[in-house]
Amino acid sequence: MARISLDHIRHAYGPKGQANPLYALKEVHHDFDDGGAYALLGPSGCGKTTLLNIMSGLLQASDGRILFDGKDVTNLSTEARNIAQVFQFPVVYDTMSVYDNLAFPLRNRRVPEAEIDKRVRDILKMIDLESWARRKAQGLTADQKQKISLGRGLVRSDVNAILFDEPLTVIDPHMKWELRTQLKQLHRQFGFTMVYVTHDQTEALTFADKVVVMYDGEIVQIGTPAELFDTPKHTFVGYFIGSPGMNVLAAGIDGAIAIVGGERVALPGRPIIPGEARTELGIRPEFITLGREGTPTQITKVEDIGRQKIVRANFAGQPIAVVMDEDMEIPSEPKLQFDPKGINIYANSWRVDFAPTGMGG
Ligand SMILES: Nc1ncnc2c1ncn2[C@@H]1O[C@H](COP(=O)(O)OP(=O)(O)OP(=O)(O)O)[C@@H](O)[C@H]1O
Repeated sequence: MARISLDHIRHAYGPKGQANPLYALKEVHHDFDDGGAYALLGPSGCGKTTLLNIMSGLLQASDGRILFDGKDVTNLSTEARNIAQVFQFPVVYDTMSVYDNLAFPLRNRRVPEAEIDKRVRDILKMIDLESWARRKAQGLTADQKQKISLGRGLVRSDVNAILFDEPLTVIDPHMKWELRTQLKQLHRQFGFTMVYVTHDQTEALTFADKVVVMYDGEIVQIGTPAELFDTPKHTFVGYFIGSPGMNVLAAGIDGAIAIVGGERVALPGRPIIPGEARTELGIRPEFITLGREGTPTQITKVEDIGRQKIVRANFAGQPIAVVMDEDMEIPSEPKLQFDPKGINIYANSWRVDFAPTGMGG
């Protein structure tokens, strides 16, 4: 396994040396730790596959270098980088048996047959295809074939990293959960460096120790699921993570007070705003109380989501979502209160810190 360093990587599709290139991947300068389990999360077209293919060597970045354990591999092929990659759709040899498909990467590297047998049997068990081992792959469903692709990605223990590009798209929902859990176990057991591309936040948050959130060709935050939830660095992260996402309200700042429409909201401190900036207040629906105290509101919609309900309302003229327990009553004259510890302030969409207490204000 290896630490993967991306050194000022950028990529624009199209001919090299074009004037004003359009970067599908803006500057990425980051290390992926040896043995880390990462998810690359973001909406369609934000550059996840581009970044993954640059790591594997399927794509040459327009600028920058890539290093494995400090060694420059920028000009090496995927094979020379010693990477296993699992794609969205199955890549299997139809005329080979399931067993031989799994053994293929090991036989290629002349691993002794006894060791191959042990590894292949372990993988067959994991992907639940033991009884299919001797059958040809061509008779299998797309779902089963994808499990073989996944198994082939996992069968070697000597790879520098395993890269997954939305590998569970064709797998049925129940099996998806099971395979994700097994991937996680495997990661704990063998400490592979794993990078997993997905646009599904549940998949990302359950698989990864660290989630890399991408937006419009950029990494906007790298953090644990808790960090992404508590302190989204960019309003996009707040909106993308969580269901419903964070409320983002246009707000003026006056010391330790935010002014939203005509309302004054107490902040946990004095935000440090860099010069002239467009400022916003972010608060997750879980940190808003709807009751008999606070600022009067009008409710526009109530959605039942099982044990909880999502209440759509407005705050000083801006739409807002509140999450309440199913059995909590909505008063006839509803009012909203914000919990200061759940408030983040954004300047030009990026989160700012609060000044340490004692600095005035
Ligand atoms: N071969 C290509 N030639 C030109 N533009 C491309 C090519 N591949 C991707 N792009 C563009 O680069 C941008 C990033 O695409 P990429 O596939 O990396 O995003 P993604 O986040 O993986 O999206 P998805 O989840 O839809 O696969 C998009 O605007 C896409 O249209």
